[in-house]
Amino acid sequence: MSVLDEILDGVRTDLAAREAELPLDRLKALAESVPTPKDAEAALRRPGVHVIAEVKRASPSKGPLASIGDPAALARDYEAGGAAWISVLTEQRRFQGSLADLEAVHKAVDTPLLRKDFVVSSYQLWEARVFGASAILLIVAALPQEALVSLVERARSLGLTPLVEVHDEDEVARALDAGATVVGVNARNLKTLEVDRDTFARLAPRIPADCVKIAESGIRGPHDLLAYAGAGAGAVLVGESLVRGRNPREAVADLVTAGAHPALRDRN
Ligand SMILES: O=C(O)c1ccccc1NCC(=O)[C@H](O)[C@H](O)COP(=O)(O)O
Repeated sequence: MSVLDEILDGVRTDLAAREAELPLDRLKALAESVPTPKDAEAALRRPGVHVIAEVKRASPSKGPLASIGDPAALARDYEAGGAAWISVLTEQRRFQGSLADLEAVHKAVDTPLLRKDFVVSSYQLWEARVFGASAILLIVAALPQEALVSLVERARSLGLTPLVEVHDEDEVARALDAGATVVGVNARNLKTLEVDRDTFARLAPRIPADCVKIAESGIRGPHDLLAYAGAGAGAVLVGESLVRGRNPREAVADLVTAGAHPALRDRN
């Protein structure tokens, strides 16, 4: 069984428990009192190459990464550094994330939030809405095509921007068939956990210019952002190097400065 399949098994078990505790109709009722999500896609369509900074406590590839006592304080640092989105991992078993983290970050910042999880059901979209996300990750490798199409549509109908993640040529084709306009190319193979930073340059030409192209995983600093920018990235998604670094606000600011270089701002 691959790592991704193991994660998905746990996600489905935990999801069933949450649905039993809070049925969908009651979750939907909670969404009525929550403000409309921000236009997360528009935030990535401004000139320059943007930074999505991730609240990431642990990962299957590295185990515990950082002791994040106060995710809201970390998010405030990311916002002060100029992050365009903040990604909050909510998967519990392998990433030590939670919806409580998402809620805490939502109360602390105005920046659009990505709920980073393994979404297999529209119930998780409603949760994302209720806990303050404006965008949601949909991983092509984790979803049959019919489910992917339906979750893209359902996310949009809830005002959430779907970030559709791919790792190979077939997945790019599936993402585009599903109507994705924000496409993330993950350098990490979720089945083997290997990181190949050449993946973005290989796949980006297959993604139309009118899509937002996001390079995900393995970004160590501004030099990686600039390399991805040269291959056509409109944003980068960064986790480990920020949570393990000494000063997350400065680390984000350094990336944001690189992404705001006039040569990158003027090309849009
Ligand atoms: O990070 C992992 O080990 C991982 C394993 C299996 C599925 C997903 C995984 N990560 C999710 C991500 O996509 C990353 O958190 C994100 O791109 C940031 O990556 P990094 O900057 O390398 O922490």
